[in-house]
Order: sequence, then structure tokens, then C-alpha cells
Amino acid sequence: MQIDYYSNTQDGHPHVVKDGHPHVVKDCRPHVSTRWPPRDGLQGKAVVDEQAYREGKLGTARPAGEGTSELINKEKLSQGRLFTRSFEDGLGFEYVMFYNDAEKRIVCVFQGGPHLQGMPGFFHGGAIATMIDATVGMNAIVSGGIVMTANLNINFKRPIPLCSIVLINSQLDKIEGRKLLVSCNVQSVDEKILYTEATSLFVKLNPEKEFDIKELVLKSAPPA
Ligand SMILES: CCCCCCCCCCCC(=O)SCCNC(=O)CCNC(=O)[C@H](O)C(C)(C)COP(=O)(O)OP(=O)(O)OC[C@H]1O[C@@H](n2cnc3c(N)ncnc32)[C@H](O)[C@@H]1OP(=O)(O)O
Repeated sequence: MQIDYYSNTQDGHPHVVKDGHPHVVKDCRPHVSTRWPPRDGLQGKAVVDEQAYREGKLGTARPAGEGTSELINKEKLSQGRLFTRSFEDGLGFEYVMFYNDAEKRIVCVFQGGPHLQGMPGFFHGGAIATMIDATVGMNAIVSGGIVMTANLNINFKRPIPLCSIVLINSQLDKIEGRKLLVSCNVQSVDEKILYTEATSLFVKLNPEKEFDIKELVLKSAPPA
């Protein structure tokens, strides 16, 4: 896949080159993904709509039900934020995802900010894992509905330079009942460097207890 942009710009932001003219992308989070031109059959549409996410329409955790107040502070819950959206613009996770429904794959263009540093000058492995989980997780969600990560295996092959732009190529491999197997790799934009490979298992939640936060909290609470 060819994506026309370059990162070594004077202002430090990636530039999309479209029709021969560079367009600065200062915030390439999903809700502004339409700035990115579709490539290679990938639909240039956001797979996370921020407004819908905030309104809980995308299968996010429902508010705690009756009887859960002793376990969950509702005020704290209302402050919940998608982890990858919890940094100031430009400092954390800057990304856009393109989903191809026919091929059940997602390409995520990711540029992590300086607050994702691990070893000096490189991304923290946990930040890479987060972005991988977000991408393969989104692939599973759009392919199968409400799921949770049951297993995530990551091979870190090369360190990723801090603030560089990478592609996360994710593919739904198989659906077995409630299980969805999704794999991905992380590559440089010219696809010459393979940084990371991962496989994952997502499990569809039982529809009767669809993402019931009360159930999840009760199950994960330590014994009294
Ligand atoms: C949209 C906007 C926001 C967008 C948000 C975008 C976010 C991206 C996604 C982030 C997702 C996360 O980080 S999720 C957070 C991290 N994950 C979690 O906290 C999940 C914790 N684990 C659980 O809650 C549970 O274990 C579940 C839900 C995963 C599964 O429980 P369950 O529903 O009771 O299912 P269970 O019967 O145990 O298992 C069903 C089948 O899966 C198999 N199975 C289960 N776990 C495993 C496993 N680790 N390894 C192998 N196989 C497994 C079982 O053997 C069985 O196979 P068979 O007998 O049927 O063959």
C-alpha cells in the first residue's frame, strides 16, 4: 500500500500529499480521518465516531445498573475516556484507521507523540501494544460486534523511533463461534521495516450480558 506523506517536516507534523500539495495533519485521530484519502480499496471513513462513542452508542460500557454503586463510583465512571484519547493533542496517540469491510482488515496510520517514550528515542512497548490492541480490537468489533481481548501475543522485532509514523496492518483471520482471531503487523510507511507482529483472540460477549459492566466488575472483584 502506498501512502503519500512524509514526516520530516519543519513543523514536525505529518503532511498528506494530495494532488501534489502537502496538507498538514496536526490531529489525525479517528474523528478527523476523512482528511486522509482512501487508499488501496480502504474506505476513508472513521471507524470511531467520537460523538457516538461519548453517547455510548458504540457498545461501550453501559452505566452501572442498580446495586452496583457500592462497586463503581458513578462519578468516576462518567469521567471514563478511551485510553488512546487521554493525551493532549500531539503528545500521545495520534492515529487514523481505514476499514475494508470486504476484506475484513484495518490499516491504522499511527504517529505516537513524545509522551509515549520508553527507551530514550523509542516508543514504549506498552504504547505499541495499546495501539495494536486498539487496531485489532476495532477490527474484531466491526467484524463481530462487542468483544473483549482474551489473548494478545506480540513479537517486538525492531524498536520504533519515537514520533515516527508507522502502519498497523490488521486482518481478521478466522471466526469460530464467539471467537475472533485477528493478526497484525507494524511496518514503516515504505513497508521496508517490519517492527512488530501480533496475533490476538477476541471473544464475543454473551448477548444476554452484553457488556454488562456490573457483571464484569462482580466477576473481577477480589473475594470479600
Ligand atoms: C467502539 C468504541 C470503543 C473502541 C474501543 C477500542 C478498544 C479496542 C479493544 C480494546 C479491548 C480491550 O482492551 S479489552 C480489555 C482486556 N480484556 C479483558 O479485560 C477481558 C477479560 N476476560 C474476560 O472478561 C473473559 O475471559 C472473556 C470475556 C474474554 C471470555 O469470557 P466468557 O465470555 O465467559 O467466555 P469463555 O466461555 O471463558 O470462553 C469462550 C471461548 O473462548 C476461549 N477462550 C477464552 N479465553 C481464552 C484465552 N485467553 N486463550 C484461549 N482461548 C480462550 C474459551 O476456551 C472458549 O472456547 P470454546 O470452548 O468456545 O472453544
